[in-house]
Amino acid sequence: MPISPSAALLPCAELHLHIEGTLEPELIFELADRNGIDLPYADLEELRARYQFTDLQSFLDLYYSNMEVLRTGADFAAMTRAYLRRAAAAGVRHVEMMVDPQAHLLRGVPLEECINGVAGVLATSLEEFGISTVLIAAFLRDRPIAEAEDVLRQLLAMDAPIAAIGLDSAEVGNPPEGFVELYRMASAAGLKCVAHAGEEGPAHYVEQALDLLKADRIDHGIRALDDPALVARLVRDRVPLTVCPLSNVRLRAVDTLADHPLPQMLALGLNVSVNSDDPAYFDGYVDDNFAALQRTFGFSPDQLAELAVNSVESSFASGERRAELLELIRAWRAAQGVS
Ligand code: HPA
Ligand SMILES: [Zn+2]
Repeated sequence: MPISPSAALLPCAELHLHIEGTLEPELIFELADRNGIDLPYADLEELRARYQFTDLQSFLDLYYSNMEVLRTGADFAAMTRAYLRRAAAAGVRHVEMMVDPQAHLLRGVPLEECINGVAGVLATSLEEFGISTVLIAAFLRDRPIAEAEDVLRQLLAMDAPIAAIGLDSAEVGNPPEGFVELYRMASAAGLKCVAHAGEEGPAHYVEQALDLLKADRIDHGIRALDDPALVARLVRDRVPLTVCPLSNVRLRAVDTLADHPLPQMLALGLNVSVNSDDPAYFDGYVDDNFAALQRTFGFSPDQLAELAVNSVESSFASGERRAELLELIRAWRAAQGVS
């Protein structure tokens, strides 16, 4: 059944989004120019030619290299505004955005430039773009554990407007178990906890993130399918898994979208949502992810709405905002002719 054009505007929450992964090539050149930075690429075409990835690390190398152009609060603000404009056109009505403050601090960019640059734009995003927001400070699992703890202390001391912490970067060989104290500190400070687990790493990293870090949500989690007992637990506890289909294809966690386990995950009763991860690098914002899923699997409007409802119910939005978002999805379903 062909999907109607309005399906592209399925209202949803985006729960797995790295703001630095929204840095489009054009903006990379603009910010490099503004900051007098010599890029190792002659032009856009040469940069775009680098967007061929073999695994997570091959992407991370380019991601960290490109973020060199972010120097001032104004740069972070420009990136955030560009994402929100595009996300609004994709149907996103609530976003829980990760930022990597540790990566910027390591480059000599003060935490204030990064955090205030992003948060200054988020403060008015509901009025400006119709998108409510939550900011998540993510920590780099392939850096020393004490460094992450020090950055969290600094964020807490400056009363940074973050609602949660996350764990990202190179997963294999960097299990959640090292970060127990970081998560304990965050939880004691009243922050929510999410963690990447089971993107490239094994199912037991997902278990560790739940048991040791007390994660409220798992970013990716697709490798959990290797362990039926873990799947049963995730279903029973309705643990949210923020799945990123186009990211998984581009980073070769799956061979092709047709091989992606999302339909199986839905059939198993897992609480999955659809997210873009690093949309500037993976050819797709949330609407592109939904459209690709619809094309590949022929998802019905009912299934698409279920994914959107999961995203809202798995969010850290207030009860009032969730009710508004669920009402938008209900109206979308009605417009699709689904009761
Ligand atoms: O897709 C990702 N995975 C892990 N770490 C990341 N940091 C930015 N994007 C990613
Ligand atoms: Zn991610």
